[in-house]
Amino acid sequence: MESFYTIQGEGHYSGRAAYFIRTGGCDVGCVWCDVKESWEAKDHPDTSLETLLDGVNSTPTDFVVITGGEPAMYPIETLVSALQDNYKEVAIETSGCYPLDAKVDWYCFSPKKFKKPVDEAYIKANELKIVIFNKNDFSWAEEHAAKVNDDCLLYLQPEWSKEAQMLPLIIDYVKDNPRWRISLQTHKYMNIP
Ligand SMILES: C[S@@+](CC[C@H](N)C(=O)[O-])C[C@H]1O[C@@H](n2cnc3c(N)ncnc32)[C@H](O)[C@@H]1O
Ligand SMILES: Nc1nc2[nH]cc(C(=O)O)c2c(=O)[nH]1
Ligand code: SF4
Ligand SMILES: [Mg+2]
Repeated sequence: MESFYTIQGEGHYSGRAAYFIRTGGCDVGCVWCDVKESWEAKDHPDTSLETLLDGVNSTPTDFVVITGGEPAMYPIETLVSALQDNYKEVAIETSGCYPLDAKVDWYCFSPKKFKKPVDEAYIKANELKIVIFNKNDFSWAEEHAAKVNDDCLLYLQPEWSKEAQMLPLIIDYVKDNPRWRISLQTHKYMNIP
């Protein structure tokens, strides 16, 4: 769908310069999705591997984030291997609803109520990032945290339109449950992509 050079805004690598590759197509249907224009794959023409590699290699970063849409809907092994052959560390942002065919360096798993994740997402997750839309989402977050590996990092991220209401609850929750950390969508504060 698009590729751009920016700063990773969310989660563990927040603040790190990153080249983003966003795939078109997603069938998860999150009501609050902040990139709904990605949903229809056919709205987004293909981009060649060569064009993507040229884009990445025109920047000085060693870090690429593959997101979407839902990037795990597609075979991305060729892309991921090519990036790694070019000495890039590759992270994925995924709902975990599809098995992933590639070996990424960082798997950020953000499960959704709208579609059940596959079991392998819990095994692969380096980072579990739960979007908090209402107060029931804390217990829902714990259900997922119980299923990931012990070394998986746990993040609570306020849904953007509910941030004013949810952030105070998230702050209290993290103070009471310090295994969790806060993730904010910092790129939205910085007005960058
Ligand atoms: C747009 S999604 C694309 C990748 C993948 N489909 C997924 O959901 O993980 C990228 C990240 O943005 C988060 N996100 C999407 N809309 C959001 C919103 N309105 N507020 C906060 N986070 C949001 C998702 O949970 C996910 O962690
Ligand atoms: N700067 C920036 N950081 C991000 N982290 C995750 C994003 C995503 O849409 O997957 C995202 C994004 O869209 N922009
Ligand atoms: S899974 Fe990701 S891209 Fe798909 S609707 Fe949900 S937030 Fe949007
Ligand atoms: Mg985004």
